[in-house]
Parts: sequence; structure tokens; C-alpha cells
Amino acid sequence: MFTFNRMPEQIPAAAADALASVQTSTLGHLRDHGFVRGLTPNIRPVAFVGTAVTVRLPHLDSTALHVAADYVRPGDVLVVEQSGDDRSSFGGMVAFTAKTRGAVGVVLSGATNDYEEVRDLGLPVYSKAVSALTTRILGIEGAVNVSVTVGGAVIEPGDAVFADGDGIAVIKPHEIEGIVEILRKKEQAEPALKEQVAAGAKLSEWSGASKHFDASQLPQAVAAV
Ligand SMILES: O=C([O-])CC(=O)C(=O)O
Ligand SMILES: [Mg+2]
Repeated sequence: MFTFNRMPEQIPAAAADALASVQTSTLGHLRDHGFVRGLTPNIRPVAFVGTAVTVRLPHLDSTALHVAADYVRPGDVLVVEQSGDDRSSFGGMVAFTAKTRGAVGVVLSGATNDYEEVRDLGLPVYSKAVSALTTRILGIEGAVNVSVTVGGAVIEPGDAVFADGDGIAVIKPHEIEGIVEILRKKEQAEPALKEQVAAGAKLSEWSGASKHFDASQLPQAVAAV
């Protein structure tokens, strides 16, 4: 059976731009859920923020992905769960279609093919691998805009997919504003901290790591004796 739920409401461009101005790993210092793990990007530098359009494929049948690609809108991110299969569902034709319709990025639990073609198209694709063995159009089943799990994270259609060179975080649209404010504050504190470290301040005192060491065992304490 095929399911095609309606396309999700899109994240406003201003919210996507704000999220793109901070880093995923700054969030990774603060939060333990919502990170898609174990995937690598086809190009670097890589950074995109967009609205999740989700696709669930039953292992080797990529029928639902080919249909979903036709409905991608500017600002969407295609998120594909391949039910554990590691074939490539995503090559040059699917990439061209998605990119031409306005996809800003792709997140695949499986693999990609037509590697150079997709790279040269400039479409960022996070995937598990590159594979010559591809999926098939079998018409068995599949679902578009349902909850999927990719890289250990549950992704709902309409979630914000926040990706950069450090990885992928998935957050709810209503969280964007608060998260951006917190991450920006944390990132803006770093240049001054670096100046202090350059002038001799200790990273371990700033982070609190030094509290966990007996001062008498530290090298400078020995040197001072
Ligand atoms: O057809 C597929 O599913 C994968 C592929 O090679 C392409 O998109 O060009
Ligand atoms: Mg191809």
C-alpha cells in the first residue's frame, strides 16, 4: 500500500536563515536527542536548513521516492528511510529532479549512486555510503510524509532539518527561535575566551574540568615546588 500524506507546512525563510547562522555541534553540547548519526556528506563545505519531507521505502523499492521527488518545493529537505537496506535509492536523476524543484539537501539512511554527477549538481546529500547496487521501481509499497527514523533520530514531516559539516540535528519549528538565541550566545562567547586562552587563561578552569583534578598532581604545581 502507498501513502502520500499532504506536504508539511514549511519553515519560514527567516527562521531557516537564523538557524543556518549557528552550528549543529553547538546544539550537540546541550542536547542528547534529535541527532542523525552515522551519515556522511557528499560535499564539503556543507550546510543546509530546510523543511523535512519524509519518505519511507520498503528496502529495495524506491517507488515512493520517485513520486515524492516530483513534489519537492523550494526549501524542502528530502529525508529517506530505507528500512535498513543499504542499496542506493538516490542517483543523478532523482537528485536532478529534487534540486530542480528546490530541495536544499537530502538525508538518506541508505546509499547514493551517480556520485560525481550528484556532487557536481551541488546538491548536498548525507548518506551512509556510495553503492553501485541500486533500488528498483517495484510498486510494492512506501509512504511519503510519515514519521521516519534515520540514523537513530525520529523525523516527522515538517521538522526543521539543520545540517552542516558537523552533522544533522532535527528540531521542531517552534523551537528554532529559542535554540538560535542560546546557540548564538554560546558561540559569541568563544572569541573572547580564545583571547583569554592565548593570554594564558586555562581552558580547564573555564570548562570546570580543573575542579576534577587534584591541584597537587598538575604539572604546574610540581614545577612550582
Ligand atoms: O534511479 C534511481 O533510483 C537512482 C539513479 O540512478 C538515479 O536517480 O539516476
Ligand atoms: Mg542514475
